[in-house]
Amino acid sequence: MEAKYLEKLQNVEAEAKNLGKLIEDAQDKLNEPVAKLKNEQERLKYRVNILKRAYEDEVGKDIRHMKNITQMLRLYFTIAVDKAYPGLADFPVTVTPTNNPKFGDYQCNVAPPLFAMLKGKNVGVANPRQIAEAIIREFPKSVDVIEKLEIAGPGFINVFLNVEYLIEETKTVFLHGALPAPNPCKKRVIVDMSSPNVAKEMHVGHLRSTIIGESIARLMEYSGHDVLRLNHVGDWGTQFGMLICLLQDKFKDYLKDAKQLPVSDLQTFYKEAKKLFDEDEDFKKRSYACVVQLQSLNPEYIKAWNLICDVSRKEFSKIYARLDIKNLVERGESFYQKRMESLVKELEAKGLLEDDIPEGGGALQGIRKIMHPPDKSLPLIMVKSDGGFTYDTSDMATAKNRIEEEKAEWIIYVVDAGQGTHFQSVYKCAKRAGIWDPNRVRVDHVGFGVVLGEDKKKFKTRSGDTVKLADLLDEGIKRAGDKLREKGRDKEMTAEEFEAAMTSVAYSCIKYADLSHNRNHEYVFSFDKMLEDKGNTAVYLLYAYTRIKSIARKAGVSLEQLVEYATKSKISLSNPKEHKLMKTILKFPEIIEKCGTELVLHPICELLYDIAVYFSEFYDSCYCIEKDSKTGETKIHMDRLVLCEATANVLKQGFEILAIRPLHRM
Ligand SMILES: NC(=[NH2+])NCCC[C@H](N)C(=O)O
Repeated sequence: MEAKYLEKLQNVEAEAKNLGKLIEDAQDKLNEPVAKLKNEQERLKYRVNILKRAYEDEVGKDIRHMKNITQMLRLYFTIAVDKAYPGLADFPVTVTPTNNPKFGDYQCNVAPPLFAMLKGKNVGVANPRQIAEAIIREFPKSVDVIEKLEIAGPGFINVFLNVEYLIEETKTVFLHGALPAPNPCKKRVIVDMSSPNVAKEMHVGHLRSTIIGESIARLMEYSGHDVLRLNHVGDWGTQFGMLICLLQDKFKDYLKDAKQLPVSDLQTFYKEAKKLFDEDEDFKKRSYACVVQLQSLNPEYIKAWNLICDVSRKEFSKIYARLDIKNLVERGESFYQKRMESLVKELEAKGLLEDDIPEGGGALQGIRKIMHPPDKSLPLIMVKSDGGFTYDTSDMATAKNRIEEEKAEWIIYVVDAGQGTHFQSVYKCAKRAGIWDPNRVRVDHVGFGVVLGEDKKKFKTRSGDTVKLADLLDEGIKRAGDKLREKGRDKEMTAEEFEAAMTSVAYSCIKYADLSHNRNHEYVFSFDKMLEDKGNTAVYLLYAYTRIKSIARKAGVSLEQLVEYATKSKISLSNPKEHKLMKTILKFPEIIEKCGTELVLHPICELLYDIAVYFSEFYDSCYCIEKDSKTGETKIHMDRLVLCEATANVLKQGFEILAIRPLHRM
């Protein structure tokens, strides 16, 4: 069944793609009317979507993974609309969760817009309600997820979920964990993340890129994609000229056989070099000469450069280890030197570069080479007047490398929002140069706002310096430790447990505070807020998780016993609080889908928070372990323990995507 759909899907997709090419050729060569072909392509695109959904639905019948309820409903409604009103172009059908239980659990509001479209077309419908009725008539029968459909108001269709279905799915989540559905459209995804600059301190902006980038990468992996994390380190460029120059001045002999740089604090070293560079003409001249040597890959200079990079590399890797960042491949700007040279030649041969005199420069400064995007927006500086390359050049070469050599199908740049126009220019030029075809490679800039201090001003230390990441993490640990001690946790745990709790709390809080805000907004960094144990914070969620995990343990029921029970017995859960909790945990796949399309993470945090809140409502009103006041006997509600464990499984999977490590005790 699955294979059949997949094959059909691939055929139709290939056909649609082919037509796309045909259209382009037709436009180029003959310039004849292409409306007919376009229509046909539209129709095929529509079929692709229907088949994709049908395929996902088929795959959805595999019992082990979680099912996306919105997606299933969307498919059913699409089929119903298609049957009731055949031949419509891909009419968008959306299904949204409802806020008021009176109106069911989900809602499909396709009838009113459909009516507006059909009104003039002589199909004999008097009002949207009639359309809603026709859709319900054609709705696939014997769909186990739904209890009933109801029409409300001017033709809204309300969906009430079937409790038996919810119970079955909850059981699945308990038995197999929150498994993702297989992805028929798996892509090779490159996530450009972290990307600090050598010899400069990694700052909070890089922290955001690291945290958000890691979660985006994990989200993509969970969604079945093949992910390559690339660290586009700023390890090339003119600043190395002055660093090497200073190294030569200070440690000329040492450099010959040095394995390690005799400099531990690169930042101070950088400042010293910068000062000389700005004040000493001779030093400046020699620095430029060093850059030339470095860029022509003179081994002696490459060695010095490597020694400098190593110092930073060590610092960076300590941070990555602390934040649990693995598989991040370092591929800095230097990697592209040769590629920049050949790219510039290629662009020049194609006549895409223009000579330009830098603003206020005059002929003295020489001529640089720029490339204009087709819309004449901000041009890229491809070659500086001294012949060197720029950040723009490296990103053009990077785009080419990722598309042509790495065969990326989706490139995601997790870089501060301020660089948005830069990436737009790069990709407009890449398209102009024939490197990038937007139909084949999806490119996204996942931007993020600046980090503010509690005074709502740019995040700085008291003395006005940029905050060092290592210091920030240290302070997090100290604060988390204080908080746990305040609660007397140090007395209830072994030293190791306490240490684990302290670090997990600190790093989780820092990550969660970042991820739970809409990334596009700036966010205020506040240890006090993030360490609160109430509200939407990591501490609250971590406590919820440990508490849930302790329930079965305290009841003396082992996981094996519970698995055996769930496999053999019919589970019944009839309390509204149980239903609410089940419906919330089963929203996980649709929230994942939303995050994957919009490339945001805060909806996952919101869902986890809802789950924790509804769990505590459930736990307060439904006993899992009950003591009979007369007989003194304890009764264990195994069904509820299954719900508890299913809840924990979803939380755990959510934590995994947020790169948060839950604890067994805290
Ligand atoms: N491909 C890229 N340009 N990635 C982002 C690099 C970020 C840059 N190193 C910075 O600190 O601002």
